[in-house]
Amino acid sequence: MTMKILLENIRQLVQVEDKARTWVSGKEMGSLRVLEDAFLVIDDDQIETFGPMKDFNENLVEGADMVMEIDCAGKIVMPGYCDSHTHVVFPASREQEFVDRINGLTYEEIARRGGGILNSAKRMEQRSEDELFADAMVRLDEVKRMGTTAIEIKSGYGLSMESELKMLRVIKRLKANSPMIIKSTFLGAHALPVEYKADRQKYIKLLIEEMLPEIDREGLADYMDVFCDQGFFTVEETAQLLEAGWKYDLQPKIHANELGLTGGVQVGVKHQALSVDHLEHIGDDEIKALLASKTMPTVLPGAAFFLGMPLSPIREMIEAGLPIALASDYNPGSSPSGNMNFIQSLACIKYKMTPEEAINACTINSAYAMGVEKIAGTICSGKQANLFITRELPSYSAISYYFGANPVETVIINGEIY
Ligand SMILES: N=CN[C@@H](CCC(=O)O)C(=O)O
Ligand SMILES: [Zn+2]
Repeated sequence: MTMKILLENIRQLVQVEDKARTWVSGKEMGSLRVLEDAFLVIDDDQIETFGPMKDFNENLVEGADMVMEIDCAGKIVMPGYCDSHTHVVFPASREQEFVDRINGLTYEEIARRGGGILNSAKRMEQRSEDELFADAMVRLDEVKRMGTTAIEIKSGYGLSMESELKMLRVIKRLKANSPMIIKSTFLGAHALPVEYKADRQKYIKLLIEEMLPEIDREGLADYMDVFCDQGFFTVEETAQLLEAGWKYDLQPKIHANELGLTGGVQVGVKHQALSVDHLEHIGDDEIKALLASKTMPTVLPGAAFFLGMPLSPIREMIEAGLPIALASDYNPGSSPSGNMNFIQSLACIKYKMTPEEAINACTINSAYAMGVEKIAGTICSGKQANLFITRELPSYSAISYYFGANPVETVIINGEIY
């Protein structure tokens, strides 16, 4: 039986395009194509057509055995968020470190004492694949209810052959069991396990010579990540790892410039990274390198907010002509939230992005940052029917205005209603 879904009387249909674009950058980030009083037709799992209500006629839903009508009067319809940077497979929360930071310790001090990522790695050993899968499914459901329909998930809390593979196999199971678009990233170089302190190359060799071939054999990753930063992996080590990843066709998406001006952006760009993420420390050289690249600068406002870090100079980057993507960085240490509505609020309130820029950064640009811009990230006919309907709101700016709330009422993924 063929079914079409008709969304009618939509107050604002946001982020529409006639032809799929790659990304928006610079001044373009400030404009958003919006149809007022609109309709949208979904045919099976795809967006078929859309337009102003005055142009709607019954022929547009002809040919289907059944048409489901959804009245969207007073509501906003947007493409589902593409959250291009998360760590939603994790073994346990880390609220004790949150309390330690309130009492004066820094994130780096906690990490040096064996907390942070190493703390998660210790707990990862004790969690079974089934438990990790069940917990992550709950988190995916949580973010889906807040409008996320595509998500990138990293390993990186394993740091041993067994645990890294366990995390990646969990992500593979999530791909098979969740309706969301999921991309998987190998982040074995997230932190150096203490037992390799005296011989860093030994760990890097383990990643390159043992883990990568097995990951390739089982088809466990789409991308390759390294935490290239002060106290984590150097630029030289990052280059070595990214080159090794490319041998298995794993394009880099790296953590860079969170803790200092460390050269992470440049090494990412040099190795054709799809995205460089965090970017709390950005200078003229980083901007220049990014301008000459196809790498998406991705900012993670949740982490900067939660850890009280310096804010990325987003305005300066946009004014220089760069695109910006935003992601939640949902993880237990630096950003325990996957609410992309709140990410937009932070972007507007803290970074002075306009709502238009923030929406572009969470949809079309973040779709590019996870390699799904051809099928997601905008309302475009032929793209997957992945979108959400809000409760009644006066305009799309109210999504970031009502900070901390969840304006999403209905989510549609692949033409299925949730
Ligand atoms: N910065 C590196 N990695 C994660 C945090 C990991 C953690 O603290 O558990 C991030 O993106 O913020
Ligand atoms: Zn991260």
